[in-house]
Amino acid sequence: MSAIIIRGGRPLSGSLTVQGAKNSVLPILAATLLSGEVCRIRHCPRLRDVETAMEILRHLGCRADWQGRDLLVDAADLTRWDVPDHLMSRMRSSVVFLGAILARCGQAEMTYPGGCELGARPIDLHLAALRSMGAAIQETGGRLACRRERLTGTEIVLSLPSVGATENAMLAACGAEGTTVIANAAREPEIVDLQTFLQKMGAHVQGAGSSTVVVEGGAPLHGCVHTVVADRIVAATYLAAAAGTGGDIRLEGVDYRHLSAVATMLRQAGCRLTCGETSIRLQAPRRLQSAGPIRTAPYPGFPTDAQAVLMASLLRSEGATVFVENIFDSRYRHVPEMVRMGADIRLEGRVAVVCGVDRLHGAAVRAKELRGGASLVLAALQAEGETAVTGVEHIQRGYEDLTGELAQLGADIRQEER
Ligand SMILES: CC(=O)N[C@H]1[C@@H](OP(=O)(O)OP(=O)(O)OC[C@H]2O[C@@H](n3ccc(=O)[nH]c3=O)[C@H](O)[C@@H]2O)O[C@H](CO)[C@@H](O)[C@@H]1O
Ligand SMILES: C=C(OP(=O)(O)O)C(=O)O
Repeated sequence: MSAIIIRGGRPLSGSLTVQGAKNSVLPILAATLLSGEVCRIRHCPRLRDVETAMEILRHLGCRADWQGRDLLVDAADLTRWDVPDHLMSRMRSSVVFLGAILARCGQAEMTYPGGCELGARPIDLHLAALRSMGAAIQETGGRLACRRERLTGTEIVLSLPSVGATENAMLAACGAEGTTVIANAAREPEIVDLQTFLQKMGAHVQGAGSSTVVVEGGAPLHGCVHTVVADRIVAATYLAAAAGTGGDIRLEGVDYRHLSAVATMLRQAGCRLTCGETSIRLQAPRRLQSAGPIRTAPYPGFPTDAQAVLMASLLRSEGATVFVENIFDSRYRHVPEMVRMGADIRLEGRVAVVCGVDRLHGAAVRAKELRGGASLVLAALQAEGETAVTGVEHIQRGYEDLTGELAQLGADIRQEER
């Protein structure tokens, strides 16, 4: 079993280049199935979820190989259209292979996806979108069997702007005849990155970043070279880490516009942020003040994926900060662990109130999901004494090297096998 061991109390300082975005690269890897040629994915983060996506691609008959920091995918010879259960259950993004496999093969078989346990995570909108394009989908005993006579472009109105459903609809629509209009589409930067990738393959896709995405299906798709956008949630994690420790750090390779909602809260908490074209510097006071309320919302609102790390940064602030989690039913699983470290957090349904304390202390705590896990590491950076965070495999789903990069910023942190 791995554990991250942290001795808190050091303000972070220095600079880092931010890894490529997990939530961009995973749908992009699914999209490589749409062409029979080689795609080169640059700035591809080396993550557990990326390894899972590579296993899915190989299972389907593709070649997927690292070449330094690049990932090369050759989807010329697909031999299968199913995804085995053990790969589906490892991550949420396995479900975006559905639209891509269906578009390429005309059929697909898989089980329901896994991913972070954040409460119910239905895929009804994904399935409704594909059905409205003509896919026949049978659901039996947790297994999905999909066929299409022919996918046909149509108008899809999402009842909420689901990131995954938007991606699945975009991928399937590339293989459909005619025009698909996705209304109330998610507007996240990762949707824009997927559109850019599809355009480079020759697809006719427009509108990503707005609420309406339009895909003219049927264009012949070819290989391409694409650099994955920087991970705004990883960037938010390091900004929050520096904020909570009274640090001064600079992040390179990020687009500050993707971090506006997070930056607003950090400024309210007393941090100074200086944004360049592709960099952000954060200078934190010795002690933060309260901010918010912090209400999670679809982009460009405050990201649910940054809720836990911002909470960690405010545990020792002056005053109280209210968090309202509006996206997922169960995204406060880090709270009891933070309380073990001396945090004062009152929880009532979707609302968490963080009352700043003077000090936190080290404890043995367990990561139960990805961002909550990272938030425990951030709390530990501010705690007196030693903290051991287990459940490291959750953190590794989304952070290439959280321990190494925090050490690079001056933290007393190491990973141990126990
Ligand atoms: C791999 C990936 O990109 N993951 C991100 C993606 O997850 P994911 O794509 O799963 O998130 P969605 O945007 O789909 O989910 C948002 C909300 O819609 C609900 N919903 C979604 C689909 C559906 O068919 N029916 C339904 O009811 C969900 O339960 C949730 O309450 O966006 C989330 C919200 O920004 C982020 O936290 C995740 O990090
Ligand atoms: C919730 C997340 O991931 P996933 O949707 O892959 O579970 C996340 O990236 O914070």
